[in-house]
Amino acid sequence: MFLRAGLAALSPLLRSLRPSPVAAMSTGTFVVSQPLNYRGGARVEPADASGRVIATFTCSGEKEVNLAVQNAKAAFKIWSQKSGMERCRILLEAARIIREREDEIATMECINNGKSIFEARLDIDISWQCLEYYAGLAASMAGEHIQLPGGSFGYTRREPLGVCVGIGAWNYPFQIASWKSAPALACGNAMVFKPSPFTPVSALLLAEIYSEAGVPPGLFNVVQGGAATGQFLCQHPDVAKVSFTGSVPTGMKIMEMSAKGIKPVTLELGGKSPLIIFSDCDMNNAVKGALMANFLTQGQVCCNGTRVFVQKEILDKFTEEVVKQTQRIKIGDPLLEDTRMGPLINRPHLERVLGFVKVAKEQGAKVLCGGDIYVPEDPKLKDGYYMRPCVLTNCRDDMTCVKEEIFGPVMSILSFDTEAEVLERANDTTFGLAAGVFTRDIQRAHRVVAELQAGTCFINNYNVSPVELPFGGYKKSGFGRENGRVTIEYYSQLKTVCVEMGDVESAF
Ligand SMILES: NC(=O)C1=CN([C@@H]2O[C@H](COP(=O)(O)OP(=O)(O)OC[C@H]3O[C@@H](n4cnc5c(N)ncnc54)[C@H](O)[C@@H]3O)[C@@H](O)[C@H]2O)C=CC1
Ligand SMILES: NCCCC(=O)O
Repeated sequence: MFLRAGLAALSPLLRSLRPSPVAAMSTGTFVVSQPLNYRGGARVEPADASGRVIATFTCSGEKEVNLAVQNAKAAFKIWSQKSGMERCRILLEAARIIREREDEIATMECINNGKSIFEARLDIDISWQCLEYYAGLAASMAGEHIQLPGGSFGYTRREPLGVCVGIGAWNYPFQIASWKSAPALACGNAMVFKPSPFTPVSALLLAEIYSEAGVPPGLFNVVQGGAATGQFLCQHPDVAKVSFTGSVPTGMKIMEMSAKGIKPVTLELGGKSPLIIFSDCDMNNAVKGALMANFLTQGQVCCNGTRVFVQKEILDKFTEEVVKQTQRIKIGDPLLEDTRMGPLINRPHLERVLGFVKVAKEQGAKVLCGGDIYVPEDPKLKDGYYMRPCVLTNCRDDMTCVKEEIFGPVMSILSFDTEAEVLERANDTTFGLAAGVFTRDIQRAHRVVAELQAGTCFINNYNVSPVELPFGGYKKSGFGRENGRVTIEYYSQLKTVCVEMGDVESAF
């Protein structure tokens, strides 16, 4: 059934997966015959159900969530006592295994999500790099020593939080699980992770890899399910922190639930980011940057620069080149090496994205290319959720396609005259995840990014994700950060110890 090139070499784990609906998106399939929850260091069937069965797995109910948290608590006791160096070695081993099994994991991710195998490999690279990076930081988590009068002193200890919950979106399933678990585990926490029900399988591989690398059973658990399962996790009294990636409305609910338990949250939410192309840019790079900013993972990327502001003098030339290169993007079976755009995540989402294109046209935008359904030649893919990447011009700031997050391969081109004007328009949004600027004028580049209201800014590139750099949003795009040294602060707490070396001077 799944004897495509590349799939024959899969591990027994991957071969053990039963066909799931995602098979419609690529020519690959997997067979799910083993449970998709991971608790206490092993695959398990959920102890109960939340009442809704999606495809071939059961959504975990309250009992299952309780068991996962219980397992995580037990593992936390062991893991939090380990030294940073001990945690470092285990995380490095996990990173090594991911690297060794990159092709197998990428293939699974490609079938899981529909992104091209080319991109899936990049995701897996970023994932093992994330584990390596936090392995390196695990041993240097430290506090401060503060001298006080009379020989007394104080010191701070950076301590783990306990059981952390990770809730993921479907666009970067393995990478999101890695970005959340690597810093959490490096700091000495345990984690219960819930993947999106649309992409349930690859987080399991991460769980098994952590076990193989030597984490205590129960340190990283996976519970499958949708909103109900996520709510049980957020409301659980023994959960110390929630890190969420997903939409703004769900982020608001997560924050409300966490507020009731006074739990810190990290929210990585949506965006409608501006990409500003000045007339003095390197045109080649700016065009490549615009494609990177819009068409990775079929445009389903939170930080995409979908509002492309182009300075008037170069508008025609830039647009012509962008359209030419967009039309060359190879769409089709994501498992093929030369494919660069696979299907969208599911039919309702495809219809939603096409709906945005329709409204854009009604509101006066001009479709320069794409924006319609694509039917691949391979008959096995004729029911896939493919569309042609779309470039829109004649856009105005008040159009729906320019204001709302589409989360699909739709680029809106807008023109501008001056720096002051474009800055005002770029910041005129409730989102603030990312922004980009292309210019050869280095002073202008820094001046502009200093004014942009966005958590992640790119100068002369877009959508690169070095794990050393913090990633996260301003405004309604969320708060807290993933990656970079600072994320240690979001997965740990500071204890202050005050040491008296003299006698107590009592007020009484
Ligand atoms: N900033 C970022 O890093 C990213 C943001 N996104 C945003 O997410 C959206 C698409 O992702 P979706 O998976 O559709 O988002 P979503 O918000 O519907 O779901 C995300 C996760 O939350 C869970 N969930 C849903 N309702 C919940 C509830 N009431 N309590 C607890 N958990 C709940 C889902 O099962 C899933 O695992 C995009 O529109 C984009 O705005 C997506 C990826 C990355
Ligand atoms: N590689 C960037 C991932 C951003 C996102 O989660 O959408």
